[in-house]
Amino acid sequence: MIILDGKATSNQLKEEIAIEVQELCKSGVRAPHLAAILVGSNGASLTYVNAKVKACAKAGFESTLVSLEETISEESLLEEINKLNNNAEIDGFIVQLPLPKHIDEQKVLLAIDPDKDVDGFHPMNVGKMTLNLPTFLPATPFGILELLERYKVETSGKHVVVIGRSHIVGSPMSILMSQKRPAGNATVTITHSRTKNLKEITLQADIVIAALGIPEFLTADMVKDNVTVIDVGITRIADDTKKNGYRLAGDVHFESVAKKASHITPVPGGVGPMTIAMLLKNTLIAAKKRA
Ligand SMILES: Nc1nc(=O)c2c([nH]1)NC[C@@H]1CN(c3ccc(C(=O)N[C@@H](CCC(=O)O)C(=O)O)cc3)C=[N+]21
Repeated sequence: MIILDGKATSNQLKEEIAIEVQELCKSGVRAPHLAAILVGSNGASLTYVNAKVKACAKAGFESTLVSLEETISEESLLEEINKLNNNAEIDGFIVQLPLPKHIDEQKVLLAIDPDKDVDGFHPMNVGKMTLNLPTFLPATPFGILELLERYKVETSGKHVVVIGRSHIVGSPMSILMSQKRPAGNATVTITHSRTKNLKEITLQADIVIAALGIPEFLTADMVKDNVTVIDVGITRIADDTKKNGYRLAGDVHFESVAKKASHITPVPGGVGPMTIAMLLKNTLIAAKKRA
């Protein structure tokens, strides 16, 4: 069984990106600059945004964190987005999701300049992705493709079963892996909360991508021998024995599934760090395009 080490792979990626940044700077182009808008600071989102800021420093990027009150109006948030759209210093930015309930996510995503949308969430970029045109690929699916490629996991002609249909992971993942591309050319089945006989389907999978957000949902009895398992889930579970008061659980029951798998991603240290590295990669692409 091979563990797909997202931590090590993302560090390698960041080093590769840092070298490109040095070369850009030598040729007189300023360092890429990523901004993140955080509305409120509930639980995990602050951790993730801070991880992004730290990763920027590591790769030689500039970063800006725009921290806004939980109670900010939709109108004021749209103004902040417009400022970043018009700020020539900023190559790309993200609006950390989820947003408070009083804010319309679709309106917010539509307001982002597609050329600065390094999350790839703007409908224009989703459309381009769907047509396999050059664009910013959403960071989590992009990171999974990169992991599969770097570990030489065969995907062509394989049966991929995606569990979950979110706009951020499940849906783009299933589209990308069915396309003619590296880590693509797969036969993809997308499943979700209304799927009947899920286990019958996952038992046929060569590759399972668990992205439904239910801790330890995928168990050993649901997969065949030598399956490749990608665990996108990351749920905080209260744990008094930990100094921060919680542990992280994926959507996969790692201990049992790992015994059957040929390849598997851990949580933490799997898909999460890859997401951040690919966000940097998208920002580098944006910076190069601007320069
Ligand atoms: N606009 C937007 N873009 C995002 O890319 C985005 C978002 N909103 N909202 C939330 C999700 C989640 N996400 C993660 C990033 C890094 C880790 C990560 O580094 N995880 C570490 C552990 C971190 C910890 O200790 O909690 C790991 O898996 O090893 C996890 C999750 C990005 N997201």
